[in-house]
Amino acid sequence: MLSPHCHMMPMEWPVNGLHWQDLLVDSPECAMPDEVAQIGLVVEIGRQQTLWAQFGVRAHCRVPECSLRKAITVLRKASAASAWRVSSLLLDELSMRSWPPDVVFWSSLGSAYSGAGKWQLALWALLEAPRAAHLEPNVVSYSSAMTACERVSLWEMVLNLLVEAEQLPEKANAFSYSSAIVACGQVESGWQRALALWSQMISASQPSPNVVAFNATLTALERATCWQLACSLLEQFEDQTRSNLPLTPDALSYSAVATACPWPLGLWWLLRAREKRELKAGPGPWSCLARKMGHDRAWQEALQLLSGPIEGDRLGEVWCSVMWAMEVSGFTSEPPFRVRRDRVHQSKEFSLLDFIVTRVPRGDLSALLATVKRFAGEKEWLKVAGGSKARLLQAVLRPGDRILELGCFVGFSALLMVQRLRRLGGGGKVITCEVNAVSAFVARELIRWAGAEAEIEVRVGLAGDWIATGQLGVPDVVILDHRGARYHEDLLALEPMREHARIIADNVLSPGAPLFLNFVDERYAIAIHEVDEFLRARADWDFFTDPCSQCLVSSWALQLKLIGCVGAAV
Ligand SMILES: C[S@@+](CC[C@H](N)C(=O)[O-])C[C@H]1O[C@@H](n2cnc3c(N)ncnc32)[C@H](O)[C@@H]1O
Repeated sequence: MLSPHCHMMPMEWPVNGLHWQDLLVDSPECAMPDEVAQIGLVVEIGRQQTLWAQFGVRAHCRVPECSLRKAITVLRKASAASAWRVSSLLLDELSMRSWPPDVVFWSSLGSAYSGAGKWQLALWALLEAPRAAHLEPNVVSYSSAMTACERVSLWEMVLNLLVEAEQLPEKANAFSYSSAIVACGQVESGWQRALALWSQMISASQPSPNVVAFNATLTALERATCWQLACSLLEQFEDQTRSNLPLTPDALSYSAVATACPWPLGLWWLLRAREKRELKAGPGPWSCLARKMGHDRAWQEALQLLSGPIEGDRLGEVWCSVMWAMEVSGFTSEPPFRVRRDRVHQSKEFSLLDFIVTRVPRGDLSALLATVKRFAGEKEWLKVAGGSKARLLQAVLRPGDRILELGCFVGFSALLMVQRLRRLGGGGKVITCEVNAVSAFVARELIRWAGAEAEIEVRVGLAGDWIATGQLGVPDVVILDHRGARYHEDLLALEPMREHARIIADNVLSPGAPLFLNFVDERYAIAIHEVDEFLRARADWDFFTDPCSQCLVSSWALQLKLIGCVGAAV
C-alpha cells in the first residue's frame, strides 16, 4: 500500500515508479493526504486534471476541516478540465455538510456546467440555487448565465436574461451585452438584433461599450455577409476623436472586416490600417484575408501577400492560409513554392522525415509506420493515433471505405487506415485536412515515401474552410482528430453530406471536447471506447457513432460509463 507521503510530493511524481492509476486504486485505504498537496497534485498533473479533480474532491470531502475556498479551487480545476460531473460530485458531498456554499462557489459551479454546455444546470447553479439559499445573484452571475446559453446558441434565452440583468441594481454590464451580441450573431438574421444591442450600448452611458462587444457586432455582420454595414461600423470607430468613445479597433476587428468584405476591399482596409499604424503586427487579419482570397479563388493575389506588406513570421499562420488559397484554387500537385527547410528551424516534423528516409526502404508502408512509432518513443513524442487508438481506428474500417479525416498532422493515421484498407482487399480512399502547411508537407513526403499517394489526398487548410467548399465528397467514415473545440461545429457543417457515415472523435477527454459531448449526446448513437494516449499513461475516450446501430446509447449510459470508469478506481 502507498503511504500518504506519496500524495504529498507532487514534484517527485511519479513516485517509486508507481502509476497514477495505482495511486487512485490504493487511495481509499490510505490515510487522508494533506489538502494542499492534493491541490498541488491536481495542478501538477495538468493533463490528468479530470481524474485528479475527482480524486481531489473526494479527498477534500473526507477531510473534516475541508474549507469552501479549497473546494472552489478544486472546482475551478474541474471546470478547466471540463469535468462538469466532478462538480456534481462535489455538490453531492457538500450537501451533506453543514457549511453553506457562497456566491463564489455557485458561480464556479455554474462555470463548470457552462463549459460543458450544460446550460440548464448552469442556470440553476448561477441563478436558482443561490436564490433558494437567500443569496441574490449579481450581474456577474447573469453574465455567466448568458454565456452558458450563448455557448449552445440559445439566443432568445440570452436576450431574456439580459432584460432580467437590466433590472438589477447595478444593471447589465458590457460583458452581458457582449454575450447577447455574440448569441444574436450566431443565428440567421440575428445581425439586426446584434446591431440594435450595439446601438443601445453606445447611446446609453452605461455600460460603456468595449472592443469585445464591438468585435462581436462586426462578426455578426460578417456572418450575415453584411459587409457594407461592417465597413461603415469600423469606419465610425476607427477614429477615436470622431466616435468620442474610448474604443480602438484591434486585430480581431480588422479580421472580421477582412473576412466580411470582397477581398480587394479587405486588402484596402488592412493596408490603410497598417499605414495609420492602427494594425499591430500580427498574422490574424492577413491570414483572414488570404482565406477570403482562397474562397474567391484569387490565389495569385494571396501569393502576393507573402512578398508584400505582412510583418512578422511568414512561415506562420498567413503562409498556411496562402497555401490553402492556392490549393483550393487547384494547385495541389506542384505548388509554385515549397516548404523551405532552412526556415523551419528545429521542426519535429522534419526530424521525423529525416529519421524515416534514412531508415525505411521506399514503398514499405509497414516499416514506415513502425519507424514513426520508434521515432515517437526514442526521439520526440508525436500526438498520433498509435497503440489502442490505432486498433480502434483500423477495426471500424470496411472494404472500399471513403474516409474523411480532419487533422492529418504527419499522416500517420491516414497511412494506418490505408494499410487496413489494403488488407481488406484494396479500394477506398482517405482525404485528410491539415491546417499546418509544414505538417501537411511532411505528411505528403511520408505518404509518397510509403507509396500511398494514390490512396491519400492531403488538403492544406482549416477543415471548416474545406467543408465549406463542398469538395470533400460523401464520406463513409469521418475521423475528427483536429481540435476538440471545433468538433461540434465541423460535424454540424458536415451533416448534409455524411448521412450514413460512421464517425470517430478522438481526444474527447484529453485535451477534451465538452461542447461536442453535449452536441452528440442523445443526437447520435454512441459507443464509448476507453483508450490510452499513444505512449502515454493517460486514458482518453473515443466516440464511435453509427447511425445504423440498433443500440442508442442514452446520455445516462454515457454518464454511467464516464463516471464508472473513474469511480471504480477511486
Ligand atoms: C492530433 S493531430 C492529428 C493526428 C493524426 N490524425 C494522427 O493520428 O496521425 C491534430 C492535427 O490537427 C491539426 N488541426 C488543428 N485544427 C485544425 C483545423 N481546424 N483544421 C484542420 N487541421 C487542424 C493540427 O495542426 C494537428 O496537426
